[in-house]
Amino acid sequence: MAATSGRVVQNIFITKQYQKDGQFGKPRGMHVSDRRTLRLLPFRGGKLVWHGMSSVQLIHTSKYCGISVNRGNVLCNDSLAAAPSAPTFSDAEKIDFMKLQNGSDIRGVAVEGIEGEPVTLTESVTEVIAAAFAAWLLDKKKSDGSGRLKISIGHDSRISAHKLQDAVTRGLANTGVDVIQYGLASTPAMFNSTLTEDDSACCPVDGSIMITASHLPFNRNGFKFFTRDGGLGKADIKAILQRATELHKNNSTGMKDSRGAGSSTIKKVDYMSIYTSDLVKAVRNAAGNLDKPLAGFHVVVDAGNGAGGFFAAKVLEPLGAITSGSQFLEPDGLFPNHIPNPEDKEAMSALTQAVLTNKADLGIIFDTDVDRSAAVDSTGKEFNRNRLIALLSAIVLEEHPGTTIVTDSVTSDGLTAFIEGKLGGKHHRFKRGYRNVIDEAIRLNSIGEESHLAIETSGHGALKENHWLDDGAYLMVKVLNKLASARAAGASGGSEVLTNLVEGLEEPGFAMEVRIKINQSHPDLKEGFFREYGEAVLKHVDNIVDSDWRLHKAPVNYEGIRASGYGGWFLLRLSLHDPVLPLNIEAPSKEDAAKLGHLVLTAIDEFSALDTSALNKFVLA
Ligand SMILES: O=P(O)(O)OC[C@H]1O[C@H](O)[C@H](O)[C@@H](O)[C@@H]1O
Repeated sequence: MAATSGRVVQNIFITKQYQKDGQFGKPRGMHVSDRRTLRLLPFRGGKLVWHGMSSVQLIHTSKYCGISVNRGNVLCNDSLAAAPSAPTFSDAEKIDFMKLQNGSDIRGVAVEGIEGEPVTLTESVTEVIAAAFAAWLLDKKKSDGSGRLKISIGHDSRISAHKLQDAVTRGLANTGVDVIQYGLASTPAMFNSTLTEDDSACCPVDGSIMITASHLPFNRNGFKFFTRDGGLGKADIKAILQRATELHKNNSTGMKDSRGAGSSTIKKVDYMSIYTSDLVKAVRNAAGNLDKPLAGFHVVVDAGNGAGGFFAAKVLEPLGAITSGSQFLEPDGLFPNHIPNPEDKEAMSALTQAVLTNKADLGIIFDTDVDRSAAVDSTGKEFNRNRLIALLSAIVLEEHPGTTIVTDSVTSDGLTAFIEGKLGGKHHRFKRGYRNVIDEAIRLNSIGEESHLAIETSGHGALKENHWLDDGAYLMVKVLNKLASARAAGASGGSEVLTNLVEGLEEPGFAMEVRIKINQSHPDLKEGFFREYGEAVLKHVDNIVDSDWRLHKAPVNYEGIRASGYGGWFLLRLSLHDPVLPLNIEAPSKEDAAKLGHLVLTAIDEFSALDTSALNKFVLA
């Protein structure tokens, strides 16, 4: 295909609402009817024009396409080898690269138009970061002596995806590595490309970059990086951003050694077909190699217009499932229907509705880049949060009796009782954060404690058998395996087999989360350091809990303050990323939850930089 990346009209109409009020937390100063907003976005002929091919087009791009690199454009042509252009990073804005770190990801604003949210992830900044990753990888791989480095790039459905893909390509090509573009892809597929053995798809690649900002608002974007050892962690991201800072300062592309010398080749590969055929194989194997083990099952998928729409046509249908009634499968980076996020109530109720309306056996939902998922059974009951963990624990503990299930910190006491009492496993409640739970499970195995599942209430779940990769699609494959193998063994009754697996899980009468904001411009915060302030709040609450006879501190706790009382519990902790103290409460009733909320409210009363209005409202309601 000889097309220029750019100048393609995306299939998004001007009349679509950018985001419904309240979604993503209503952005300040932006609405579809806002003239300034409309001027800032590239509309033409009633449609939104964006630089780059549409995601759908990328999927259908021919398997291989040689591209040569020109600064500012990635051009398809028939030649696979191409000389990168002279690097000029001089237009990179004055930017603090380090501020783009968000835990083990890089995140920033990629689209202008939201008041107070200037673009931080520009094309030039992106080029420098990509070059820094290539240089970091070249350094890391120097010693293994293998051939030229290959790096794959994928993206989710965001409207800035193609612009950033082109910038990443230029940044990588300038360092002399070979670039393979996968187009619309899932985060876990990108990791998989470092493991797949398939020459025709240029795999395994040495490194991989996913362009995504998960479920964040449409104007954000970011990067996740992988090598065959897994996703890069905090320390690696910091090192890459430090390198980017240096490169930017020296106005350089990064290093070229013998592994990165010469001109780059840039290819497009339909890798998602390879990745999805592996998922299909996994379900067939679990059902004794039946070709259509899901024949007759009706499963609806809700991809929320993220990257997960492939699951219906490329996984479920080849397995024989009926997928009619599936919704929001088309990529649309304005997310016009609901946020692609299993933690979002509106998203879950859209899926539930689809299951009930279509009388489906099961509903499946993914987040934007498909590293998270959740499900709904045929009665409309959600497999989400604690129930999702309970379901996966039941499946994994059947395969590995007694194994340790590592979860995040906001899991319920009922879940512990279920895993330990009913399933005979061990529940290790650790910290919030998918990297934290995965790393903890890996650590436990390394010290001799067997663990096969690390999973968060957010819908991130990773299995030892799947290289500890948090893959929302693979998590659902485990669920489908159970359906398919039960069917193969003669069971009938749709998703009942799954519902039965979580029978006995005690669920709280009332559960809530309030996010208490820390005002960063409050004079009590030393130079705006919200962490120090938040930790002081936690220390104070800790002391209060110790002296209050109505509360009992959790004997083992890795994060924040967790205490039980009034038949329930609360956890107050610092957010991983934001100037926020999330407070989770579960109790037999709303009244009991309000009593716990009141104790917390009283305990934090003297901290005037805290915005306690939401908690106050709940307690007084
Ligand atoms: O600490 P919080 O603000 O609640 O955020 C915690 C969450 O942050 C991100 O979304 C991570 O992907 C999750 O793994 C993590 O659980």
